[in-house]
Amino acid sequence: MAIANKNIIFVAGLGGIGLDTSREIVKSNLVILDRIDNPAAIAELKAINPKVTITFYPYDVTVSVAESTKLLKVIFDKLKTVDLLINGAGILDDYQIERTIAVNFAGTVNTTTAIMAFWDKRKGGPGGVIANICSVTGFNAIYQVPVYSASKAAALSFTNSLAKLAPITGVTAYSINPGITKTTLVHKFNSWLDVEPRVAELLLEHPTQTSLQCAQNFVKAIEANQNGAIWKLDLGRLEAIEWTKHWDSGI
Ligand SMILES: NC(=O)c1ccc[n+]([C@@H]2O[C@H](COP(=O)([O-])OP(=O)(O)OC[C@H]3O[C@@H](n4cnc5c(N)ncnc54)[C@H](O)[C@@H]3O)[C@@H](O)[C@H]2O)c1
Ligand SMILES: CCCCCCO
Repeated sequence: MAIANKNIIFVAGLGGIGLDTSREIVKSNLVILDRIDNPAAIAELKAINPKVTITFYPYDVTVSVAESTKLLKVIFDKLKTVDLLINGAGILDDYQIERTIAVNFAGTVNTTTAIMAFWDKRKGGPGGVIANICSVTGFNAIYQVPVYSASKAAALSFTNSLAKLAPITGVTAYSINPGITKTTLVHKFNSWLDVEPRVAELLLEHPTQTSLQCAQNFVKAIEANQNGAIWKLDLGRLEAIEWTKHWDSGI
């Protein structure tokens, strides 16, 4: 998918990875949905490319599907078509068990479910593309944050299923799985039941990548537009992961 001249909804487009990625894709019209407003960031994006429209709506991914659908109707009424939905919301705090699952997993599922009403080809929709920001911890956990890691594994599994369902729905999907990327999310966070109070410090002793490196590889994944791709964006590199099949439902 060429980045230019598209309509992109970016949930969490103002976060660390989100804003650097928004800066890279602002050749398209962006509708940024985020829990926190950042007028300066929106102004900066508009200044990068005055030819596109940048719109912000406050949005908490933990609202109901009905609420999400209402917001999407406003957006589709205005844009008429949407080419790409990026689901990027995430929190990292294994003290907040329910909220972690609600934001990182249910939030991705519900936002995806809501947009299907506008895209599902079985209802005469045009289809669409979904990029879900999961994580390398969805492959193999940072086991000191088992709730976060499991929420990302769940989001990854959901995304893999979406891709398999594309022939039925007309909606393709792929996952964006960053490695440790220097953003505010990773500076300090709580491990589950305090099993490792120094988890962030220990992790950050190992090589990491910048959010710009992550964003630049995110763009390459969007351009590749490969249904079912499991993209690893780690240490400044982009790699398509081959998922190991251990069982097949047969259907
Ligand atoms: N930084 C890393 O090392 C890393 C690695 C792999 C995956 N990720 C994932 O990348 C995404 C972005 O993380 P980041 O590192 O930029 O952190 P960040 O904290 O800078 O960004 C998180 C984003 O999610 C948004 N968000 C949080 N709760 C929300 C809610 N309830 N509703 C709507 N938006 C909400 C925040 O407003 C922010 O825009 C997250 O999903 C994170 O899990 C990050
Ligand atoms: C430093 C720990 C970062 C964990 C986020 C991986 O998704």
